[in-house]
Amino acid sequence: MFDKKLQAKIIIDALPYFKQFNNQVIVIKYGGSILEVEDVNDALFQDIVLLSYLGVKIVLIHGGGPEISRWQKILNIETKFIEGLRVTDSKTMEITEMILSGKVNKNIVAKIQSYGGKAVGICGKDGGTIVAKKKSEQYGFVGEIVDINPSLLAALVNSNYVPVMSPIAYDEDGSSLNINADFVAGKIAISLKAKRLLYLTDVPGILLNKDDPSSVVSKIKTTQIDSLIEEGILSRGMIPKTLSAKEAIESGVEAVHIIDGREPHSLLLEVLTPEGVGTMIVSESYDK
Ligand SMILES: Nc1ncnc2c1ncn2[C@@H]1O[C@H](COP(=O)(O)OP(=O)(O)O)[C@@H](O)[C@H]1O
Ligand SMILES: CC(=O)N[C@@H](CCC(=O)OP(=O)(O)O)C(=O)O
Repeated sequence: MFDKKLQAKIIIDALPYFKQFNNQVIVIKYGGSILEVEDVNDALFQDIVLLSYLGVKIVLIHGGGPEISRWQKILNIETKFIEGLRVTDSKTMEITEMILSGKVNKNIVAKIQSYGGKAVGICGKDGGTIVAKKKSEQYGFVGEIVDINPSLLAALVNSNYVPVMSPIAYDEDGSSLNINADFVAGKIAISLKAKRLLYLTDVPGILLNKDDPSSVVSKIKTTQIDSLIEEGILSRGMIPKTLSAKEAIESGVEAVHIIDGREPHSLLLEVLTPEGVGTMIVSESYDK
């Protein structure tokens, strides 16, 4: 854990580097895998408040997959995934919406506000932010993003609020849809022309060997992602993150970071230091 003096020194040393983020949008995807890490989350929310005070426009997209699975178990509903997406029947959709847009979303809003920030909890339905359709019948109520309308998010960040968004949308019939939060974060980053997209998860970054945390790669290019997936180095939850990262960078986001949300102040270190702490994904031509 950092002491306050060290934290202040890091911030002062980093200010020239940090200036590039002033008034820019940073989209943070907060993974369900780190929802229960109490002490660390406190540091994370302090960092979010600090960055928003410093003039960074933070948008937080959250998941909550493990909490949905926990409730499926309590209610005797089978947990089934196809290619990393939760098969969502009507009962599962009902609890998914209650958990993500209710419990998880409002807890995050309260945390940010308890550290002096201003947050607003919404889901993809609000302001028509996510336009979605059903992916296909075999997935049930799983949504595919058709379009993003960023006007509500833009209005919130421009009024110095931190929007906190759950990945729930609806289709043209008004049925609720469950969307993987990694995909939502990528599309939102593109629509807001975010400078950076950060995935906070339960590993130190992209690992070459999943059993060895020291095998973290500090920088990879978007052109390497497809072969890393084909070779099986990137699997399960890392696939939607890296595919969304690739799409975001190809659509103008400068860089995407995958960092350890369990490490105190990993967010601040990633934004304040050129060397960063996790994996930075950049385009082939990126040379900073
Ligand atoms: N090459 C890799 N490096 C690191 N993690 C990987 C890799 N391939 C697959 N993973 C898995 O991705 C997981 C993170 O994704 P996920 O479980 O969806 O978390 P979150 O809820 O934070 O989105 C890790 O816990 C790890 O099991
Ligand atoms: C369709 C689909 O799979 N939706 C996800 C939504 C939550 C999510 O993305 O949570 P994580 O960030 O914890 O993975 C789910 O039901 O688990």
